[in-house]
Amino acid sequence: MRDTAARGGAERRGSRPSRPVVDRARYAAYEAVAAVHRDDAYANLVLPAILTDAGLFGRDAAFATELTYGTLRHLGTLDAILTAAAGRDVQRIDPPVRDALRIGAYQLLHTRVPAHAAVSSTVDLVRAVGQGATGFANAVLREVATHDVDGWVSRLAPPMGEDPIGHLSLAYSHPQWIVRAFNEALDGDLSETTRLLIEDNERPPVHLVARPGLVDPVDLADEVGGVPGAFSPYAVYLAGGAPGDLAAVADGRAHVQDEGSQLVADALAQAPVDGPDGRWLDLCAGPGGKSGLLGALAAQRDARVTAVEVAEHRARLVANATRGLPVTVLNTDGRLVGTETKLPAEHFDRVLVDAPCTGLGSLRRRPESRWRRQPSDLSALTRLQRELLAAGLRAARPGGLVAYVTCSPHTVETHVTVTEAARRSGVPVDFVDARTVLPAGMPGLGEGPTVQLWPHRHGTDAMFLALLRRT
Ligand SMILES: C[S@@+](CC[C@H](N)C(=O)[O-])C[C@H]1O[C@@H](n2cnc3c(N)ncnc32)[C@H](O)[C@@H]1O
Repeated sequence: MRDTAARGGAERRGSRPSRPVVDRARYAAYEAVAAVHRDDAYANLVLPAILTDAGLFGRDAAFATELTYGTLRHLGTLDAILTAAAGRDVQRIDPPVRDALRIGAYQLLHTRVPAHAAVSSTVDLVRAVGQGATGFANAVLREVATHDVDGWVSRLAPPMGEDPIGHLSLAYSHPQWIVRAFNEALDGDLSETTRLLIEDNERPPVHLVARPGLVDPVDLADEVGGVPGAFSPYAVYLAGGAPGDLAAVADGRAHVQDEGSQLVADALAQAPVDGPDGRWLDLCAGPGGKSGLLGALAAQRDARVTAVEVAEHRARLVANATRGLPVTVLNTDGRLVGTETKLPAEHFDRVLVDAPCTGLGSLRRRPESRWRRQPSDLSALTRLQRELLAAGLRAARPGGLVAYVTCSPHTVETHVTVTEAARRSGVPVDFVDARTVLPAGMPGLGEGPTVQLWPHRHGTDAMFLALLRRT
């Protein structure tokens, strides 16, 4: 790791003149973690600018990224350990010192950085940001270093036999309500829940979608040095590097898209319908990932996609993502089916309702989101989900198909929403067994008719899919 001075950030924040030399990668991680906590920033949005500002590339940028994402993912466990090591609630430590200690504790417990380097570099960081707390930081980190992470968990977590949710929450750094929701969606299987929590703390893979009709996935895999995906016929797994630098992504032949998202959009396109099949609707389209895949498939089948998005800036993203494809973007509220002239009822042959949700199925990608989401978010979200699904059911013609999709496995957002929306809408529907339109032989799809994908089973985000046919 380069040991160069990271004075710029400290200077901008007006700290004392005799600044210590702080490793730039660690300082960048500190700036990102602090921005997430101080400004409610998103790590994936602030970090790239911080890295560029600091002139960090290659291994240094990768190290700063690991420190940032790792610290945010493991925050719950790190805070419990820091509270014990400091002898006071971590929430009562000055925010800059607290964030520096979190990054130091992450290095001590989850990386190969030697303990003396983790401690001394964090003390330097605290000196730069925390004004006079160096003795305290040194003592706390030396205490943290007295055990490895398993040792701390066995000291601090409630026993698995007595309080499994509390144990898993502390051991794998997820809020208890999320552990409970995952465990319920996994039928109470605690060992599977554990595997899921472990997977959530890993760096997620980058999946590309090879746009049908534009590039063959095997050719794309060769071109980008990746491998074809295990399940989606369009997926390519990227080994590393920045996907934005790839020619295939720049020229629109390929896009970054989780394989689970590809599978659920493709399932809607592949499920058989009797009669006309030229009018497709995507009722919640922004930023346009699934509209893009549906648009490319529609182009091959003489169909046309209407892509609806309520937020203006996201509607623009959909237009960008579907340029050159038979997709019409409508910047309006999807619940207006039947009253908005361009959204007539009983009109569409295939309808996708990829509803706004808690996003608990993609915690790997958004390291801070598990700490931001609250159970109280569910009530407004599930109401919107029900209204959008009811609108999707109204939009489908008799015999037409509706796919309800969430990037959350929370059963309130999945099974409960589907059952309630179908019941309250008064639109007659039958379930189609979604397993029959996913790739043959795909394991771990459960008993149907709905399908729940999982990071630990399929390597995808935890996408839920219900397929309904209007009767
Ligand atoms: C889960 S995202 C959809 C992701 C998208 N299908 C993709 O694959 O890129 C849900 C989207 O629905 C939009 N949305 C929320 N309420 C809506 C409404 N009433 N009508 C239409 N779109 C809505 C949100 O702005 C958000 O862009």
